[in-house]
Amino acid sequence: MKLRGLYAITDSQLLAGKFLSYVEAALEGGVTLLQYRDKSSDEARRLREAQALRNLCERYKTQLIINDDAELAARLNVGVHLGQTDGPLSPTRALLGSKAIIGSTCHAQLELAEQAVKEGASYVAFGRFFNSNTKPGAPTCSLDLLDQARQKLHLPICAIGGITLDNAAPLVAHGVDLLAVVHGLFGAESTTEVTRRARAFNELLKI
Ligand SMILES: Cc1ncc(COP(=O)(O)OP(=O)(O)O)c(N)n1
Ligand SMILES: Cc1nc(C(=O)O)sc1CCOP(=O)(O)O
Ligand SMILES: [Mg+2]
Repeated sequence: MKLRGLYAITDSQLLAGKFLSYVEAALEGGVTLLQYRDKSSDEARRLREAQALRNLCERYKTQLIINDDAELAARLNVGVHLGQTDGPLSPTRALLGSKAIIGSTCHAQLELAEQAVKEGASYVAFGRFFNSNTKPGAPTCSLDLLDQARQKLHLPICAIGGITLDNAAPLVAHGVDLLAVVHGLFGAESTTEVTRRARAFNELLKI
């Protein structure tokens, strides 16, 4: 399966009171990967919401990815995204199996990406590229780094951080396969607008 397209990421605050309707609107417009990102420690709610997302993703034939939590991903038989402090990649690959999608945060460091490839990552994520409402303090990354990564790496490259329909085109021109977006997708005023944005992101990637 080719990992290319819109990578929608949920945000519990932004989606409060409209969680499933907004996610479904995005899926309606086309989502290659959907990440469940919830930084709370409310395990019961996290399990409930992740299960609901898995059901939705099954209906829309979208791949669900759990942020941070390999145990929850294993429980639901879905993929996981790991940051540099979220646990080692190799044991997670062993836990989830060879077919699972596992992503790795590499900030602006090619060496981290090369290490992630060695340890079995399915895609590597670089960022942040622009000012981010969701994570303003994340380290920044340049388009030059993307050029180097595209030359050296032979797996899908994901870009994240402040991506909108107005600024995403250069990322695609510099070799990005997956556009990971929170606010630029779910910050919309209506479900109709979420669907329109999802379609437009995919159009940029021409899938
Ligand atoms: C696709 C994607 N890329 C990067 C991140 C950031 O991961 P991390 O550095 O672990 O930070 P948190 O999201 O856990 O706060 C991501 N989640 N998804
Ligand atoms: C979760 C996350 N990680 C980042 C990184 O650079 O590693 S930026 C980010 C936030 C992405 O949300 P938005 O699209 O609203 O900027
Ligand atoms: Mg993390």
